[in-house]
Amino acid sequence: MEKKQLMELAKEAREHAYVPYSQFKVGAAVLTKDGRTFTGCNIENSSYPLTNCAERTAIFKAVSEGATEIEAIAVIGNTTGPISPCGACRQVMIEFSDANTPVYLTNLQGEVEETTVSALLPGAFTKEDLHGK
Ligand SMILES: O=c1ccn([C@H]2C[C@H](O)[C@@H](CO)O2)c(=O)[nH]1
Ligand SMILES: [Zn+2]
Repeated sequence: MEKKQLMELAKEAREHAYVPYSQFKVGAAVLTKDGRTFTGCNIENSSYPLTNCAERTAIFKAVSEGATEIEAIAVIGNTTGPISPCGACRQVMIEFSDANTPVYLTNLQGEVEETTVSALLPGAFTKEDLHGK
């Protein structure tokens, strides 16, 4: 699975976005270490804060199907530059990734920013911080 293919899956998933409030469609695709792919879109709600972002939809689909180790993530939106995931999604990405897991951020113009999960959320709180629990 290439970077380009993962971004294409994210683009297709974007078409399923349920966005009656923002009209801002986002798509995501996750490649997991077992070779499977999972896609997601943003899903809004009339109770606005209940909205689920595309990234978390894709990750939660993977985890709920038994795939908890992410190999790569792609995200796409109709943004000026490459899309920037929200803080909640960055934290959820870290839970199921390695520090160097690649994240491909893109937009409809085809601009791509290739980054990593740890670069997106430096100093994140992780399960390693749960000592003394
Ligand atoms: O990376 C992002 C940024 C925003 N959104 C969604 C949340 C909401 O439905 C809409 C506007 O913020 O876009 C995502 O799904 N992913
Ligand atoms: Zn988010």
